[in-house]
Amino acid sequence: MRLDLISIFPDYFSPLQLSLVGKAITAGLVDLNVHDLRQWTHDRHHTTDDTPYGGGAGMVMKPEPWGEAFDAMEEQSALPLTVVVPTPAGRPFDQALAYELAERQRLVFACGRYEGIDQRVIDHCSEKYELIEVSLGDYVLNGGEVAVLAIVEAVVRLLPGVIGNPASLDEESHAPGHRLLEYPNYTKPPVWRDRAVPEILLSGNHAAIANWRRERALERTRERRPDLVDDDIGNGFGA
Ligand SMILES: Nc1cc(-c2ccc3ccn(Cc4ccccn4)c3c2)[nH]n1
Repeated sequence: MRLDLISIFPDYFSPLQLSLVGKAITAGLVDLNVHDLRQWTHDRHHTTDDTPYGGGAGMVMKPEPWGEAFDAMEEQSALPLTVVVPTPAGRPFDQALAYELAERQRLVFACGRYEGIDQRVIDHCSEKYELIEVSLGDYVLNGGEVAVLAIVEAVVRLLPGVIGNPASLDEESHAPGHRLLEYPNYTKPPVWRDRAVPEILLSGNHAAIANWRRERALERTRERRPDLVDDDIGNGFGA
């Protein structure tokens, strides 16, 4: 998968060279390209924003640099591209969307700042490419970069060859058809600050352990995310 990240703060994406995503890049599973939007400005101050038509607070990102940036995206690779635009007004990002994006050959992330990107850029790109506006959640960030870090991590970990044991993806919270939250996890030592690991986990009885974990997951989901538990089914499994 090719990733193109366009931003006026390209250094935001340095952390993607670390850990799992960094390993995926090194392994050639991901081709990561970070671009500074200012390379497509032509004035002395590399201006990317201007005042909003109709008045109002804040500034809006000018369309011209973005237009030239997307022209360059097309020139750099013939891969069909999907444009992902983080915005508070977008489709809520969830595991289902992460799986959808993981199917694409190339994702181009357009990171806005200020009050957002001139709407004509979204309209223009929507006519030429698949474009998805995505919200990370019901809160407001100062720009799209933090959202892109989260989306890239969630998507890349789903790519074949990235996670050592792909079967573990099937048991995670929010995996397709698996809507229970994670059960609690424990490791050595068996007692820590007078807190012992639940005896069942040391029993070696795998059926009993699986049942205990399912009960803890259901209990936790009912407490924290009742919206994920189908009362008629009761177990949060199944479509
Ligand atoms: N889930 C999300 C996504 C964002 C987000 C994404 C991109 C941009 C580009 C600019 N801003 C600031 C801003 C503030 C106020 C209204 C509009 N935009 C962004 C915020 N915030 N929360």
